[in-house]
Amino acid sequence: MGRNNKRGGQRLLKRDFKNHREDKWDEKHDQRKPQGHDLADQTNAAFEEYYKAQQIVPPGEWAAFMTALRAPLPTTFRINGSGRFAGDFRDRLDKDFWTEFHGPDASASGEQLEAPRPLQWYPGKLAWQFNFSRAQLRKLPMLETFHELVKRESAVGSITRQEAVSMIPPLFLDVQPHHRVLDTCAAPGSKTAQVLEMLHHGVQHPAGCVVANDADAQRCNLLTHQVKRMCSPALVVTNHDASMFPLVAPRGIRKGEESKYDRVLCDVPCSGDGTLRKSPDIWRRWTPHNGNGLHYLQTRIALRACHVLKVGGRLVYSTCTFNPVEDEAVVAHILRQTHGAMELLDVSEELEGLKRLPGIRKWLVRDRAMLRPAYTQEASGKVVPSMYSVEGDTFPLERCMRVLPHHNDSGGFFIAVLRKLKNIPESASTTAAPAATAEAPASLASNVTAAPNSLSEQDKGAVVAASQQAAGAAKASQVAAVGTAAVAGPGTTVAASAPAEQPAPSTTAAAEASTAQAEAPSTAPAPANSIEAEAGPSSTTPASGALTWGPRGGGARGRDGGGGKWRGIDPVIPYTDTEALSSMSAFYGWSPQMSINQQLITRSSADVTRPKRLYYVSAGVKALLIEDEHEQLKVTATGLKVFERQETKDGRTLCPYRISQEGVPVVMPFMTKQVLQPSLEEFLDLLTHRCLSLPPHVQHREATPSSQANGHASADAESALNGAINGSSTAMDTGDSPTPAASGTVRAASEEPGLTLPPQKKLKLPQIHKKGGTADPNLSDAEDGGTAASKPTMHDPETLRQLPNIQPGCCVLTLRPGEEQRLGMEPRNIQ
Ligand SMILES: C[S@@+](CC[C@H](N)C(=O)[O-])C[C@H]1O[C@@H](n2cnc3c(N)ncnc32)[C@H](O)[C@@H]1O
Repeated sequence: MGRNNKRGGQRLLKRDFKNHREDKWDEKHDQRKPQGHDLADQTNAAFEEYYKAQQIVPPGEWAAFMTALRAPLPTTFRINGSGRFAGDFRDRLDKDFWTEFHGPDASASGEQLEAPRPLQWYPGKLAWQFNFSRAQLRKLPMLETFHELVKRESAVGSITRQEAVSMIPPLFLDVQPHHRVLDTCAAPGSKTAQVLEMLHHGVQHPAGCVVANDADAQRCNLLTHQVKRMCSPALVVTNHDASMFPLVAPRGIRKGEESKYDRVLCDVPCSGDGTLRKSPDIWRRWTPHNGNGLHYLQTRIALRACHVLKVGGRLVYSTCTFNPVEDEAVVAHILRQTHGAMELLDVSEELEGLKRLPGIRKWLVRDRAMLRPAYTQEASGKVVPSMYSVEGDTFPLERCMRVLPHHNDSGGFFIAVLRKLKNIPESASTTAAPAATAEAPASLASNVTAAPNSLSEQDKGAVVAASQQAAGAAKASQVAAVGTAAVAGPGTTVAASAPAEQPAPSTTAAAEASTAQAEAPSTAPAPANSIEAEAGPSSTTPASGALTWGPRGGGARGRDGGGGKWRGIDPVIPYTDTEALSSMSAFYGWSPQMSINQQLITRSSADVTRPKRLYYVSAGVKALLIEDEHEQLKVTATGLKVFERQETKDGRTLCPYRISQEGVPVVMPFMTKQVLQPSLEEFLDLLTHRCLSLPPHVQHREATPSSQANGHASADAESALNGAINGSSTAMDTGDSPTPAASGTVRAASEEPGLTLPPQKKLKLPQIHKKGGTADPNLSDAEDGGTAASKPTMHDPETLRQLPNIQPGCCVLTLRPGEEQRLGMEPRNIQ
């Protein structure tokens, strides 16, 4: 990921995120405890009146619905399906913990314990739920072990805490590795992470990419931080108002022929009453006008999403509210406005086991005076015709889905899955705005400013962006109102101010080809583990390889010091220092023609010649950036950090860049040199002690000064161990220093590991690791009283045979074939 930029004064630091991580396993944020609210607060007469009238709850279920809304939400998490140990972890939960929860310890506790259970509808038993109170977690050692395990696995990215219902929309998106996916309202990013996992499923280097967008710049940073654990080079984070999300096109491409997205997730800002179990403060501030105030923004975002979707592509529209004005009304509006170009899909057979209700065809809208079934001239206040159900509409809105809290013991959610059948007629986005629209922005603004301090993080983000939107929309509606003196009747819809999609005559026929054809990937999925085979995404533009891969955005090209549109945004600058690249190619033994040389970027205009960090972008991301010749996209983050600059005081080094830990999986397949396979014991020794001595005859090789920077000395040893073992490999500094204390050593350079050991194997590590002393791995040599010389020495004959081939500077340490099984891991060749 690119660094956050200090310019613009919006830079967020890691510590700022500490208390806002959605997936942080922190008892202080235990969902079971409604924070600052007692149960008496969990009432709202207007809420009950409104939803009883809407009849969204089946007869006889109202009490169960309300009881569930007032009950704490069970904790749910998702196992990273593209992670190496997904199966191990799932099996441990399924077998070991199940047995423990039904064993003598559990019975002896005298507690009624429900074992963690998989969510029935989530494929592959990869999502789980448990429901223990904090008191139980503290009291029962068995639960403490379980809790520690999930905390640890969460910290290293093997699992992600996510509300069960929030996992649903990405599942309906049906993402394939070659897809170009847009997540229009992505922060804080739990669904983006899920979509990225799907993109990487079974493929190390997917040909597609995920563009995660949010209108709120700070929330873009939060998203970047959250999704960083995924270590994906296929992510681009952008900062746009989704209702005006730009399409990219190289010069010479006509409007309507721009590159579009195979999949679009439209998880719009909403009034959020589906999250009442998690955010009980919503009870206090709920009014029907919250939903009314957001409807206009939602329709604009959804319509733009339809425009940027490819013909044949899938769009998922979702909210966490029960409110039909934000749900069915928006879906009906986009079906109406797109004139048959969008089809609402029947997905009732998908996700077996998920209890859901069909969408409704008739609903009521609350204006200032009363609830009304249809728009009339008398409708007072901040309402627009598109909020209402329309007599005579035949849209199959029952294909939408509403998830109620008592049906799956979850939060509430609304999901609609749509497919684009053909290009959207130009007239679709030029429909006149009804006069009533002029009031909508005001409603938004009042809604936005109503109770900012009581909003959850998610709501705040929605509100901030809605506020920005309101300001913009106010202007737009004033303009619209000038030309629309006549009051619009039912069925007239709010115009999307997003740029119109203008199909070019020459391409219309092709674009309107059968859905099946359009859905077929225009680029075959890349075979797993094959970077060279990695093709660009399913782009519709001319061969993007012919276009320029040049600097873009931010402070690049001396643009007002990064001000204006680029304020706070780092540039994306392809790294093309041929001298440095050829010395890296020679050092690590890869061919200069390899794609890695052509997919590196920096994010700093200040230090283009010798950047501190180099980031790798996937072919799909590169293709997107190249196609964006007009630099429409405001890219706040992209790329996976793979190299860090290293140098000695005297400037002599064989290789200017060492490999970062998260870069190992990307770089290693290219390497024919600087890979060391020590014995398992040495591997573990090194990760434990950070620094091993080399035998005297190796030390006395001709000394070449190299990196002394062990920038990762503070990394937690256990994490280092987990991270390294996970990929069976880790990056190391191979110091051959002029200073005696550090000479003849290799140092582990692990940091922020992506994943972890299979859980049950991890517990056995201390037995495998027989060697080494009692040194505290968290202390530096000086602190723990030792020196490199007091560390264990590499002695295995096979290691010693390999060592002379390792140059000072940096190498990748990897397990020997067969050693993985000693750790109980499935063998995997990451090359
Ligand atoms: C419901 S949250 C999205 C949650 C997210 N999809 C996830 O799963 O983590 C809505 C998001 O929309 C953003 N937002 C609000 N207005 C927007 C707009 N006009 N364009 C893009 N994003 C917007 C908010 O900042 C907020 O982060």
